[in-house]
Amino acid sequence: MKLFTAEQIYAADKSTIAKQQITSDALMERAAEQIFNWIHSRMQGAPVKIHLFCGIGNNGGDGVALARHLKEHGYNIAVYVVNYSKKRSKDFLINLERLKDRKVWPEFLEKGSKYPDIGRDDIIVDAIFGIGLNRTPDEWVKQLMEHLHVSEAFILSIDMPSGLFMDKVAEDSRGVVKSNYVLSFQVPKLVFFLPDTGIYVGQWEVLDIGLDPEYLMTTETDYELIGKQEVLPLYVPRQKFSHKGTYGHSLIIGGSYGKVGAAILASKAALVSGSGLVTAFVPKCGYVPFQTALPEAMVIADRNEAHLSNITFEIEPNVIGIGTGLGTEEETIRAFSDFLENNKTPIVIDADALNILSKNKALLEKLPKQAVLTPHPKELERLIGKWKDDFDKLKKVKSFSKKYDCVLVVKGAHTITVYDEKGYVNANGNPGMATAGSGDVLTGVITGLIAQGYEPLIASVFGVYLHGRAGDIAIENTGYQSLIASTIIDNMGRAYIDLFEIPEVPVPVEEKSNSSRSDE
Ligand SMILES: NC(=O)C1=CN([C@@H]2O[C@H](COP(=O)(O)OP(=O)(O)OC[C@H]3O[C@@H](n4cnc5c(N)ncnc54)[C@H](O)[C@@H]3O)[C@@H](O)[C@H]2O)[C@@H](O)CC1
Ligand SMILES: [K+]
Repeated sequence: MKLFTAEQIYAADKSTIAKQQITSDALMERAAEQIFNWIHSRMQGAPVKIHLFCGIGNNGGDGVALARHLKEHGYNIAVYVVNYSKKRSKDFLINLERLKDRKVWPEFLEKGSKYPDIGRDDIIVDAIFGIGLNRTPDEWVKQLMEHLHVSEAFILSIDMPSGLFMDKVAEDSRGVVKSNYVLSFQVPKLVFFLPDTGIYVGQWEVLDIGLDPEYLMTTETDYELIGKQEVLPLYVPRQKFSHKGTYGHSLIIGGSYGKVGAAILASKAALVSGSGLVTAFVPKCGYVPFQTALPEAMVIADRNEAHLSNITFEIEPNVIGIGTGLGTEEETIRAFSDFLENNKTPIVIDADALNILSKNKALLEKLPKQAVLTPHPKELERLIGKWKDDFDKLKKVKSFSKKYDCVLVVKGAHTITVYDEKGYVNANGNPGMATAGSGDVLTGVITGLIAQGYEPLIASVFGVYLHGRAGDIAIENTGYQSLIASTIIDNMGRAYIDLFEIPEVPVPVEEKSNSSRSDE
């Protein structure tokens, strides 16, 4: 799913109005009806108090239009206009008049107003600001937001949490609504997925308001959200008349005394992602444990006992995954530099290999084309330097990727893969995956996919998805706390199978009993 900028959403809006020959007011009405239907199907007329806080722009207009629908269906509402500016939008005013026609008189809140009492079991509709926010809200609006939070009532935000910018991080967290649920029009927004701004978004859902499909289809975006729909076309089925050689040979280089497990995890992950053959290159101390833990892998031992000292081998792998458990001994650094000097094979670089690159930036020039780098936040900082906020980080990542022609897999709650000026934001995964060895597994999965012939960028995007999906399936049995990296590997098969599973449509009770009778 594409992640559009505010400017693009406004353009989609315009294009919709022109092509579908509707007014902007009609589009707002569509939006309000969608939200109303969402609320009504869940609340079924329950008499819970709903407080609607509406700004004076189109986000506020959505809120006021929603208030009218709620009123018409007998809901218990209170409407407040957050009067932060005199520049009221046309459609806001149209809807304000319609509301007054229904004898609903909103309370106007301004600087110095007393804020309304809100019970913790009430519901707040947050329609103060949408995608049009262009400066920090006034102090009194921030205080109002704090008042909403203190109430502990459930906050439902329209389009986005008020106070969240589309393209930067708010300076003052008091000026952003912490939303329990966001109903986003047509598309989700990039800020829902970034660590600095995603914290304001509890859950989110997209409501289709019928924006011009042609505009949405043909407009290129800088970011894309990756889910099952996006990865399914990437999948390459296995052929009947194939053999293990068809699916490539991965070489995993890593491990050191006490950290051989990392290389084992990466190798096993490469196997379960489908690599035909996997060889591991480890220090001598890793030889026996490797052969015991993973009989499917072949092992080459370095001459050194505890760490790698000379990375040379006779085999010709299709791809090399390097860095997991590698350590940063002087001898290993030298071996890694020598190896890079001569290597032309596609490569996936993780962990200590990234740390070595950070300390010896000249080595970056030696990387083969489209090398995949998989840093976690600390490794990324060592690689690209400190950043001001998530947007600054993404800018730096893009220019780094361009400079060294590498694919950067920026790991996090929503891992973002960056290449060629574009970011692919992974939608799945869970906090249980923040566990030792999870990154080693990802390295192995991406390596294993490249072995099978996937391009490095595709392998990264697909690999991150499969890894996240395996983690999501795994927690059904383990919960967050008890998920370990090996269990992610164990669920890779189910992640693949799940690609082709169609979500079950709930069968109405009556039909169920009929069908069971006919079975008898
Ligand atoms: N294209 C779409 O998807 C549609 C958008 N609609 C709604 O329209 C919203 C965007 O509306 P607007 O462009 O009117 O913008 P907002 O309603 O987000 O903001 C209102 C206006 O306040 C001003 N403003 C910004 N920051 C301020 C601040 N800190 N203090 C005081 N004033 C400030 C700006 O001039 C802005 O236009 C969307 O988020 C959505 O809710 C819907 O009506 C339906 C269609
Ligand atoms: K809002």
